[in-house]
Amino acid sequence: MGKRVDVKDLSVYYGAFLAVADVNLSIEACSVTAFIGPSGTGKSTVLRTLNRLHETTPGGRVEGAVLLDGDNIYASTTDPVQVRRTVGMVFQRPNPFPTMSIYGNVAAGVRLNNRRMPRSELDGVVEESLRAANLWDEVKDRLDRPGTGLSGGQQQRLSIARAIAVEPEVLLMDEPASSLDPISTLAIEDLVRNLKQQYTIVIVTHNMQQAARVSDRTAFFDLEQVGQPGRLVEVDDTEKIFSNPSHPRTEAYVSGRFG
Ligand SMILES: Nc1ncnc2c1ncn2[C@@H]1O[C@H](COP(=O)(O)OP(=O)(O)OP(=O)(O)O)[C@@H](O)[C@H]1O
Repeated sequence: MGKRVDVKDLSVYYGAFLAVADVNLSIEACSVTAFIGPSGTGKSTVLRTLNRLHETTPGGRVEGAVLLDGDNIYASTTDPVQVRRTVGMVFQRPNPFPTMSIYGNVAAGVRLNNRRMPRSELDGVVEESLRAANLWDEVKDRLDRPGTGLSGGQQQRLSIARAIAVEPEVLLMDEPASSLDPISTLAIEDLVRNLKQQYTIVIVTHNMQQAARVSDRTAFFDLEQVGQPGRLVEVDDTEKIFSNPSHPRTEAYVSGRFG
């Protein structure tokens, strides 16, 4: 079941460069939050701090805390590998493992977690994950075919199936539909709306209609000026951000006047 996420006084660095400063943000369990804002304002960087992926970039480090149902994922006792299991991620480009079948791709996450399970149980997990990703009916007769043989939109749903096969509590999505055609994009958006019944979802998107369609809350990131760190300008109900935001910069951005 989805967990709530609280980001407290988070600043994110690449070496000496402060990329994003002082983010405070609360995300309810089983909701969808969209990160929007101009390029280079730190949306992806902040997203990657929510599962400790940022620190895998050389020089990547954070100050502050990220709490999952109250537990700080940056506590010295916390295992980052366990965090990444609990907080799954789907990337901009679909990334099926090239040598693996459709079945193998979904099972890979489970196997990578060293979870040994009988084949019949694994079959069940694969089917359930593909169903949850809205892909089962399209692939059930060719599970042993390569994942790379699917269309882009199907491959992205396969990536989502792989992410949810390990039963994460939070799902991070970094522009998951930006490489897809409009029909596949709508399929992903439908899926996001369904998945929030079970997962807490954070999605970075450049597409404001998409943010408006899928998210409950929207967080707007911006820079005061070039060379300054990115900041979270405001976060609110998506409807309010798009109809009556509090900050003039948000207003200018959502009405298409810059960015
Ligand atoms: N690997 C890296 N090393 C150094 N600086 C980086 C690295 N990745 C990103 N940055 C810098 O961090 C800042 C935030 O980048 P980030 O990619 O998070 O922005 P974004 O809002 O997601 O942008 P976009 O919308 O273009 O994807 C930018 O100044 C960027 O140049």
